[in-house]
Amino acid sequence: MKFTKMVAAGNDFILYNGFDYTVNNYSNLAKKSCDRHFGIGADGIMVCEKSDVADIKMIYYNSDGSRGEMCGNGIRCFSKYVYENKILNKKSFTVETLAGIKTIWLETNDDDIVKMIKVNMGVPIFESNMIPVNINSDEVLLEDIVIDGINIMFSSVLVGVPHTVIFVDDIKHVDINGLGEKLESHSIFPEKTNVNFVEILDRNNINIYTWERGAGRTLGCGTGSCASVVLGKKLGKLDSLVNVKTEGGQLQVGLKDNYNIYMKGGATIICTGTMLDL
Ligand SMILES: N[C@H](CCC[C@H](N)C(=O)O)C(=O)O
Repeated sequence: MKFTKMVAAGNDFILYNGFDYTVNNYSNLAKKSCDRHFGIGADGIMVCEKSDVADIKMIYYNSDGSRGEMCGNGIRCFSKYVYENKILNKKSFTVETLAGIKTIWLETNDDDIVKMIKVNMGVPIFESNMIPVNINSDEVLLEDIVIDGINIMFSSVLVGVPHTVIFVDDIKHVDINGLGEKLESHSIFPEKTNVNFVEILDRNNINIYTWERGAGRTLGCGTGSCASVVLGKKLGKLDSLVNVKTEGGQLQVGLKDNYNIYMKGGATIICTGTMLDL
């Protein structure tokens, strides 16, 4: 199977063209191709397929073989991929995901190379039973949880996929892997959760460190960036337009009325090749 490997804000993905191949088992394809020793290596895979309700459908699977309803860095790579491979021939289109239909706008240079991708990510869901989080309050804002004897204050929101955000003063004092792994699978999160540790630099700039549901430690997360800005704004810590610095890059998140989320950033093609022995 021919593949394209891409990266956006440090999140790396393998893209397959579902118009050329029929994928029988996405989960196995994801596990096998994302393996960093016995595969190509990536945080997740995406397959483009025909949609009945939008211009195209995006299927996303995490590196552990679990399905993700949506992927923010992924959908920017996906949009560049379908445009530059001439699968779609327009610069604004809609993408069907398991988390609803997302609208895309592409900015290209004189050579028709996609330089910037803007995505309307839709509105976040704050209700605890919808995220879902097993907790005795309607929303999950600055709640306490004890992990390994340490008291942690967390907030959660659904931005296509469940996200938990922990605002920290200095990431150097945080055990990202240890806490990330324990929080991801904590019984309070019945569908598990992605975990974002966020340093606020000022009202328009944050640093984010990510532990992803289904992929572990990653160098960035698009939906996580959106979740962090949404919760930062809701808690009065951030303005409506924020530059997000991930460990692998950067992107911009803007909120319009009622937390309607717009995400803007780049995406890069690393290589193309052929995956054998599937
Ligand atoms: N890296 C992705 C999130 C993938 C979703 C996945 N980790 C899940 O919750 O299933 C992003 O940029 O938004």
